Amino acid sequence: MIELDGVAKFFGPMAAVETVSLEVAAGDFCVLLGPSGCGKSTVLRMINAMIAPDRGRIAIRGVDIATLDPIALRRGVGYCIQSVGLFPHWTVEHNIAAVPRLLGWGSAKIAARMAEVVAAMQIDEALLPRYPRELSGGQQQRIGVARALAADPDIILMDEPFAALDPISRAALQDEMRRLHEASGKTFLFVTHDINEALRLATRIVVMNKGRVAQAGTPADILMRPVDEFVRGFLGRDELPLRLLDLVEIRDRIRPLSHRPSTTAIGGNATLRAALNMMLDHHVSRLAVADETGEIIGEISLADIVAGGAPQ
Ligand SMILES: Nc1ncnc2c1ncn2[C@@H]1O[C@H](COP(=O)(O)OP(=O)(O)OP(=O)(O)O)[C@@H](O)[C@H]1O
Repeated sequence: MIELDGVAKFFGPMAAVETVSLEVAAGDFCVLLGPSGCGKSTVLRMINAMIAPDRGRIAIRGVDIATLDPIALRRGVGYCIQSVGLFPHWTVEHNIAAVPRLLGWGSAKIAARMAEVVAAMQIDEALLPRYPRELSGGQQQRIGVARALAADPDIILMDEPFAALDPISRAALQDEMRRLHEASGKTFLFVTHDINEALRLATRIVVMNKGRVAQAGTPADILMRPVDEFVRGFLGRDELPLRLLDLVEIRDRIRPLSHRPSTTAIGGNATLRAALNMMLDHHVSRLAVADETGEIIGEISLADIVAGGAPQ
């Protein structure tokens, strides 16, 4: 869906991006992860044709973007950044509808799409007639994401969109993004320097260092087989085993109930890390596992977690 082949970008003599090649498949949630200044935003801005690469080729849906009209390209790609960039003199509703209006959609189509996006992003309708300055930072972020989604693009680029949020709003928006990705099958390319955010969202992670790709793969690949000291260090060397537990749901490790079922239960869709935490809290080494209706469907033991922590 998105391909970069030997892409480089220099600002003066300094390479912000040096020979980056990567491929984002349709339907991926690809996260560009790396420390500040490693070139993540520059990659995203080049894909959105806001700046041109000095070397290499970028293709979207197989078409070299150098051959496309940048404005037409940007209208087909949702883009959302940390500082949001809502138009201050437009109402929330007008902001969300900006791209559909530019595309010349009729008012009935815009209204129908508005209702969908507002519902998907769980935006309170009372906010629609307000102006951006009348919203909290978290509300503005939701509107920024809604605006990026409004024209129903099949590619969505997001540059640290939740960086300025408190942890609770941030987690809520991450959940929203996951749901949206799973429900829509759209292709996401998301920039962050937060490893937990990357693990929560990504189907594929590209770790960058100093303008280059240090490693690309699934979250499990990268956690289990970091290619070098930089990647291992960036992922948090000491926390690697616990991060692996975050990737596996209890239902993947469930076993039939034993003769002495535990009275403490946890949902099957919780992670192995959550199971471990609950065992430590309750001073038990086994938990009953419940399905969505609360019915007990099996159990999990501490040994199951320790022995089989890594995803298969
Ligand atoms: N317009 C510009 N002019 C000059 N230098 C720039 C410009 N844009 C980026 N750079 C430099 O290029 C390098 C990469 O910047 P970039 O914003 O892509 O990094 P990043 O990984 O997204 O960082 P952060 O996480 O801090 O946003 C940095 O050293 C930055 O200072």
